[in-house]
Amino acid sequence: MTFGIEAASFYAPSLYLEIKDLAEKRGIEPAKLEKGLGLHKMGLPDVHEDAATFAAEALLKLITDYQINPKDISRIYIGTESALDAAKPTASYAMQMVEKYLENEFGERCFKNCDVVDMTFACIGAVDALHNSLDFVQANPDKKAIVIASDYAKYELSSPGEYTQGGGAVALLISSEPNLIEIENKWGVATESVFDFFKPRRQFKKEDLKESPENFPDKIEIFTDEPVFDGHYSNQCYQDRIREAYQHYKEITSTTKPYENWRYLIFHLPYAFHGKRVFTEIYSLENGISFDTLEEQKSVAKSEEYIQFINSKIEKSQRASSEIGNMYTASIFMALLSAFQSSYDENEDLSGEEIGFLAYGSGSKSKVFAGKVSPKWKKVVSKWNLFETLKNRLAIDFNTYEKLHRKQLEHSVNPDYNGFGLDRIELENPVLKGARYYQHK
Ligand SMILES: CC(=O)CC(=O)SCCNC(=O)CCNC(=O)[C@H](O)C(C)(C)COP(=O)(O)OP(=O)(O)OC[C@H]1O[C@@H](n2cnc3c(N)ncnc32)[C@H](O)[C@@H]1OP(=O)(O)O
Repeated sequence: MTFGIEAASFYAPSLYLEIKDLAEKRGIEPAKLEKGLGLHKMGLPDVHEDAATFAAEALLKLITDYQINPKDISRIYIGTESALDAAKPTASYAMQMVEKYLENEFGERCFKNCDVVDMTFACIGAVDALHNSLDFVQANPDKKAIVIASDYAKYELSSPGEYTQGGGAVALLISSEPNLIEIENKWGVATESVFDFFKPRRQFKKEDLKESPENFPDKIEIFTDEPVFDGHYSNQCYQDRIREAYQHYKEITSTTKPYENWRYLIFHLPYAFHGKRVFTEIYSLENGISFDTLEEQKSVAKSEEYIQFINSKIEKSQRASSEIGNMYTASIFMALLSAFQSSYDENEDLSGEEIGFLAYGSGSKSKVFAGKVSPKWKKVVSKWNLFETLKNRLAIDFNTYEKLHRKQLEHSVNPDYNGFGLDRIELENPVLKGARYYQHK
């Protein structure tokens, strides 16, 4: 019996900013962002969108595109680091939105007996949800699980993270009918606790508060959706963890150079070119190339052989990332969709090919695993139209972007949107203060 991904769907935020507009306003050379990091557009949520609406959109699309009966789903596990509440899971909001939408067709509370939960470990939380769900379907081959990766990658204005923002969701149906890709349940794992990127409950001093400090206690704690991070250190942690997890994968699978057998290498992509930049280390170790400095490592990336390797095994997975930006937990799965969609568009046959995954979550952990493409993959991919769909987003100008970022807009940029949206947040009723209410329009 085989297990893996039976079907997949995605949702990209409805707005975007051209990266060259950001570069111009911030005084950054556009070529650095476009040719250095591979960024073209940055996906941004409208006022009514958040990680819960992204997840609901991807979930609904999965159900309708592949004619899934929601009552057949035993689990919905969401990987996210953009939770809207520290107790009530984002999964419960997304599930409720879809339940309401499907009420006419399936009756009230169609997910009544479904186990829903969030999993958080920065960008790797949805890979953890996949790992867990595969174990679940292996133990219960007649059951199906849904994994959703959903996030909004937001950084402080004018910070070095600003040009690596983005967001969106990918939903995966996990079962014993892996019509897209069978996942080999063997996981190389590497973990180390570090502070490369995190979202602490930040402590503020009274004098830091601009408005009415007398109303606040001496110190307050708040959650922030913008991370504390050290970009170059996070790159190093990413490189170290994937090297360690890859080594572990080799040990547990008794393989010597697994990457050579992989048709595609699918990375967590915080920006489009990250995978190809950091893989130079593993590539060099595997091929007996030694380097002592970062400059020497970079020279590996310029070799004819490495460029050919990138063009054949990584480039197609980068294409969607260039158009959307960082999707945190969803980035690795969007890289997979991008590679599949590109091969589909170019009429390539991937049946039976092996695909390798190199996942990373700050804080920090990496998982390396692999899968085999199903002979039925084209039927699954035929529902996506990934690159066409991305063309239908609405472009916004820089001023609108800054206002959205600062939460200064009261109404949606696109008031005629069609989909799930935040309707209101309860502010008065003391026993419901902060409750979020959504609707579909
Ligand atoms: C957050 C997660 O999602 C989890 C993770 O993966 S952690 C690892 C990634 N970390 C992050 O994404 C954190 C947020 N982002 C950041 O901190 C920063 O944006 C970053 C670290 C990702 C990039 O930092 P930066 O200082 O702006 O860029 P830098 O690392 O110098 O790279 C710029 C590239 O553009 C190239 N470049 C510069 N000017 C150029 C030009 N005019 N033409 C062409 N290329 C140019 C540089 O040569 C360099 O490429 P190479 O190193 O391959 O030669």
